[in-house]
Amino acid sequence: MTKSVVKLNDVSYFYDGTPALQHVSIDIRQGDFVAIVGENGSGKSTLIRTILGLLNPQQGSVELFGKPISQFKDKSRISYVSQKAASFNSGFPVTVEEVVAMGRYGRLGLFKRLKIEDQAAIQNALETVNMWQFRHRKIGELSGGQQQRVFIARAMVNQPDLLILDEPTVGVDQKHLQDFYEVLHMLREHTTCTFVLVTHDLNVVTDLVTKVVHLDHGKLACNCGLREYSELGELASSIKPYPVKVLIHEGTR
Ligand SMILES: Nc1ncnc2c1ncn2[C@@H]1O[C@H](COP(=O)(O)OP(=O)(O)OP(=O)(O)O)[C@@H](O)[C@H]1O
Repeated sequence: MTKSVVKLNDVSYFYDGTPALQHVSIDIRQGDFVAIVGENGSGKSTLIRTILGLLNPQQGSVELFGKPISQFKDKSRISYVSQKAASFNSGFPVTVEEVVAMGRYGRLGLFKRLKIEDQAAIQNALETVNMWQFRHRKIGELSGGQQQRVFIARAMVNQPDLLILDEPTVGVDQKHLQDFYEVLHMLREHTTCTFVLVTHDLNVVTDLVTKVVHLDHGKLACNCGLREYSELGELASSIKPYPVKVLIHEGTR
């Protein structure tokens, strides 16, 4: 049995007394690729913020890597890419390489010089997302999809065990969407990371997803494998604004 990475036990979260998560129990295990889906306002971001320890649920408990979240200190094992990452304008005076270097600062202390191993980690992360050749370009001069690749590289530069992506393709045009998901495929191939992805584009990642967590008004409507999920026809097609026809690819795990 693989190790537990994230465990929520009967978690409820309330904003000013209004429930956003209700009795949610999930167990994400090492190597999983979990898609979190649900309509707008169903509690996806609240769930992510709870996993990241940014929200403290009023009910239930959260464990990370087998420890109660209050005792979990090794933050570098978890990386997060938010939906607002790709929002730099062209004047922003920071290069691609510097953006990824920022991912090392937590480990380095802000003004320490990069050592050879830091430079190697930055190169490796940028090569993994096929952006090494853009390292000297200003981040704001890149397309939304390219910027997101750089943010993925920044998230991966410390080789985390858990990568959380909150709707990373918001603002990425259709043309670059497939391109972006190819990066996820590459990461899946070249790392042992566990992935949690909030998405409305389940179709594009069906060959990666091992588990679907579907939230409905803060409640767990489904926590199951993709095949089982695809059989819940009405539930699977109720995702808005992009109705999903779940396709099972050859080789789905
Ligand atoms: N800071 C807040 N204060 C009060 N209510 C909030 C707050 N953040 C979220 N909510 C409410 O909690 C519920 C769940 O919101 P959440 O952002 O988790 O949903 P979501 O599924 O991520 O939505 P979306 O797909 O639109 O991003 C919604 O009803 C939302 O209005």
